[in-house]
Amino acid sequence: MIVENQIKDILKSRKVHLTLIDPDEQTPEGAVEIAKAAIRGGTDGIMLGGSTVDGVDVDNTAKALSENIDLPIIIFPGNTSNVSKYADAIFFMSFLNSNNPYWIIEAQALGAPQVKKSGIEAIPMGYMVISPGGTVGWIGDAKLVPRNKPKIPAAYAMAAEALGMRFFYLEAGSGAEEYVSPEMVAYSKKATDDMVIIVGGGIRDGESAYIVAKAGADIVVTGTIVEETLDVEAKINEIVSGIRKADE
Ligand SMILES: CC(C)=CCC/C(C)=C/CC/C(C)=C/CC/C(C)=C/COP(=O)(O)OP(=O)(O)O
Ligand SMILES: O=P(O)(O)OC[C@@H](O)CO
Ligand SMILES: [Mg+2]
Repeated sequence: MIVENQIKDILKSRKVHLTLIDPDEQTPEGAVEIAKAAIRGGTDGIMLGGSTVDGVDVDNTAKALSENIDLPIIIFPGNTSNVSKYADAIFFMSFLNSNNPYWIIEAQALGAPQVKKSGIEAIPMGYMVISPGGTVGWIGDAKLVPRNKPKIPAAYAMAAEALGMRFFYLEAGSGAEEYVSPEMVAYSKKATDDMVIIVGGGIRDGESAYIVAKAGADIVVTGTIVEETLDVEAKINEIVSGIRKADE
């Protein structure tokens, strides 16, 4: 089954957790160990990417993961080089609030032939970076959305849906001090009909995962916390439990 349908199938009964692995931060073998622990902790899939990552690292890590785990591997591209045939899918994303057309449509045009050639599934996604925005806000030349202005990303979410995008990512930036506010998540969710709302950046514990999931996130992403914790399984389990609580 294609990854998008797999995710949407799960969403019929509960919300989804994805673990972001940054190929910059460990060896492919290390990534496999983290992914296995995250799977034991209850994650539903692995996102692979970083805002400054080398394509060779993505490819090697995707290969190692594909040989060792069964869950979907989805590329979260930092640039056109981050395409790998070893992944199952790629979030084919447009950085909607970038000031630079490169991140809105040029990188996608430059990357599209490779995606086609690799045969991996492209999942159309609008990507919206909210203050503080972190490294990705800086690299992507973002016109950062103020944290307390939920109507702005909601309008972008509506536009993205009208353009045919099926996923919409609210990003506070990897390792952000503050995650996206629940009001902002709720506005974007309510403004759209069938959009899968993804929320990430700065989510570190079960409570914050619960708050964004309860507010309307369909998918909660955590990345940095995995790099910082010794017991990945227990940490992911805590976050997944928070998400499950929002399902009740
Ligand atoms: C669809 C294709 C082929 C390319 C799209 C490329 C686009 C639009 C990228 C958006 C801008 C960008 C740099 C996104 C990076 C997203 C990402 C992988 C963030 C997570 O990165 P981390 O590695 O966790 O953060 P640090 O780099 O701060 O560690
Ligand atoms: O690393 P964290 O803060 O979990 O953020 C995850 C993701 O939204 C970053 O692109
Ligand atoms: Mg990182």
